[in-house]
Amino acid sequence: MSANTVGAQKQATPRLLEVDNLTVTTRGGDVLVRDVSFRLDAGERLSLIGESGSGKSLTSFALTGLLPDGLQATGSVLLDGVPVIGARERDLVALRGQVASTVFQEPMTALDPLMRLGRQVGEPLRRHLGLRGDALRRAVHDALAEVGLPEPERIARAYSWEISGGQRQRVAIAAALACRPRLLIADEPTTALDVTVQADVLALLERLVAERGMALLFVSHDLAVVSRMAQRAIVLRQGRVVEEGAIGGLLSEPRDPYTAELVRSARELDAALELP
Ligand SMILES: Nc1ncnc2c1ncn2[C@@H]1O[C@H](COP(=O)(O)OP(=O)(O)OP(=O)(O)O)[C@@H](O)[C@H]1O
Repeated sequence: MSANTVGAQKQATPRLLEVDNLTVTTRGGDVLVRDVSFRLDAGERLSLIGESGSGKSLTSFALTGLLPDGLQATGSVLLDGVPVIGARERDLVALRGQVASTVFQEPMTALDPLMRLGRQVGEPLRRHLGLRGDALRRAVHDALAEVGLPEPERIARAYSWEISGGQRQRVAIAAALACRPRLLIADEPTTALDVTVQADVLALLERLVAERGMALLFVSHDLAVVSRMAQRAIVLRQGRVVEEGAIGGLLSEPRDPYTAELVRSARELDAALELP
C-alpha cells in the first residue's frame, strides 16, 4: 500500500463528532443556542459547563436529534461522519445506542414505568444486535451486572418504581451502554440523585468510560465534578460559547469573566473543593 493510499484512508475515517455553528431556535424565532462549534475525537472527554439555562441540555439533545418538539436546529452536526440535522428519524435510530448514547439527568424519564427493566435494557440489544432468547437474557444480565447492580435477575424482573433512584440511574446507564456506543453523552447524570449515591454513579461512569475507551461529553454546572470527569471544557453562557480549553487552565486562569465567576462561586460554595 503506498503512502498516498494510507493518507487517503486516514482522511476517510470520519471524526467521532463534529459540530459547526449549531443553532437552536424556537418556532417564534427565539435563539436558545447560537453558533456552537466543537470537535470530539474517539476516547476524548469533553465537558459542557454553564449555569442553568445556558443551553447545555439543548446542545447535547441536538447531537443525536433529540430536541423537544417546537425547537429547530440549524448548522451541522456530524456523528461518525453522518449528518444529524435534517436526518430522517429512521437513520438517527441507527446512530443512537451504537454510535452515541445519552444518559439523562432524571432516570425516571428515561425509563418506562410500565415495562420490566430487563426488557428495557434488552430492547437496544434486540434492535441493534439482533439478540434473542437465551443470548438476549444473558446479555441483559451481563449489562446489569456491569453497572454494579446486585441481583441482576431480580432487577431485570422489576419495574422502575420498585428500585431506588441510584439503581434507576444504573439501569439507564446499562441500557445506554448495552450496544457499546463510542460516545456517551451524560447530561447532568447525578444531579437528581441523593448526594450519597452521586459519587458512586460518577465512579461507575468513570470506570466504564476508561475500560471501554469511550468518548464522553459530560454536561454539568458543577466544576468540581467536571474537573474529575473531563480533560477539556466548553463554557456556555446564554446559548453561546464563551470559552474553551483544558480544564486545568480554565480553573486556574479563566480568560472569560463569566468563567472566572463560575470558578469563584464554585470555590465559595465549597471551600474544600480541590481545584488546582
Ligand atoms: N422546549 C423548549 N421550548 C422553549 N424554550 C426552551 C425549551 N427547552 C429549553 N428552553 C430554554 O432554552 C434555554 C436553554 O435551556 P437548556 O435546558 O439547554 O439549559 P441548561 O443549560 O441545560 O440548563 P439546566 O442546567 O437548568 O438544565 C433556557 O432558557 C430554557 O428555558
